[in-house]
Amino acid sequence: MQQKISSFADLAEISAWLRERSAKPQHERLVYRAWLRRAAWPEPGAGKLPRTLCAGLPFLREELAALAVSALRREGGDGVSSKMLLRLSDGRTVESVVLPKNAVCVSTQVGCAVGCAFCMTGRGGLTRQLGSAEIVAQVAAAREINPAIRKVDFMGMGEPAHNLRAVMEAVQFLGTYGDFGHKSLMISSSGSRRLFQHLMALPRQAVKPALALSLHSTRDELRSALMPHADKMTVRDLVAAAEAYSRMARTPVQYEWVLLQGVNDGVQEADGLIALLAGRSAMVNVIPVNEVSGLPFKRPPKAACLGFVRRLREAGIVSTIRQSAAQDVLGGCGQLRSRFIEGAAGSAARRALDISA
Ligand SMILES: C[S@@+](CC[C@H](N)C(=O)[O-])C[C@H]1O[C@@H](n2cnc3c(N)ncnc32)[C@H](O)[C@@H]1O
Ligand code: SF4
Repeated sequence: MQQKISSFADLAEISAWLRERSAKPQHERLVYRAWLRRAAWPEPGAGKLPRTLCAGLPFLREELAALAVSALRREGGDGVSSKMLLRLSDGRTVESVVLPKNAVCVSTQVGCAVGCAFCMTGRGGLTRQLGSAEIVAQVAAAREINPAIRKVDFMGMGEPAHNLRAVMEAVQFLGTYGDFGHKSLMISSSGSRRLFQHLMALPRQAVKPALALSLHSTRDELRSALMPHADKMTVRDLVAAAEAYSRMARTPVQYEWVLLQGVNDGVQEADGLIALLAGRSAMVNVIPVNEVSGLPFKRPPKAACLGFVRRLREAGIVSTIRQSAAQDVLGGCGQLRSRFIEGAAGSAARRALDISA
């Protein structure tokens, strides 16, 4: 059962609180835009706001700020990216990464149930879902660091398809109040029938996020071994469903391929991908694995990574090598958190930061 953690973990609870204080849609808009740093917070006693709402605003502001507090921040060596460990109101922690090009990568769950064999986040299973307001709060926190943020990748800890309601609420909210266009909100997923059904049923006027599909192999058996609790759709069905959505949303699908030495970095795998994607509107992001201590996966040498991408490109498939952003500041997804939860300095750090898990 989902743990109840704060009166404002979900956006609907904020909206209810505002309406109880006679807020009209234009007042809600003012508050939400202020939260997302797109407008100034109304001054106490501001003439245009209902008096009860005005009186409650300092409390609301404090509550929203407490949803995701930056407990730790590490700058990347590129001088632009920085990784944040955010403490939620129940003491649990998630990571967000402020990326170059005015983007932020946010988490959707504490932990993850998919259990990918190479992923730090998947190691401990799912701890709990994030509420929609906790997801949006990560964007607000990132805009404290870079007010120019214009793109949100739902690509941090967690599987968006397993927290679909909250993720889609956050997408619609950010599209409505945060000055984010359709294509600048991207969900990264291991894929599931429910996710595709939901995306395909989005009404015409709804914000339609771009989709990144984590593929990692074109062979069903290998993919299930790497992603043991992902939805059991076949690779062909996944790609067909992603393409159908891509046509509807008019954005190409981005396929994610974590490159693992001796596992999925060979010519056979590259050719499988070429055969699968030829003629489609797609791009492939090849991500040399971020090695996780205790896991057997190795990053292929640079020449092998370049060779894999070159082969795709020569076959006409748009492809890039992506390094996990802010990798130099304590690794990829889940690794900053794990250092502080599990590491030798963990208990001291936990005490200092008042972090429970
Ligand atoms: C952390 S996941 C979150 C979104 C979603 N659960 C998914 O898998 O697409 C985002 C991306 O990070 C990749 N990733 C996970 N562990 C990694 C690692 N150790 N090194 C490089 N990329 C990794 C995933 O494969 C995925 O493409
Ligand atoms: S890669 Fe994504 S789906 Fe797999 S365990 Fe990590 S967060 Fe979950």
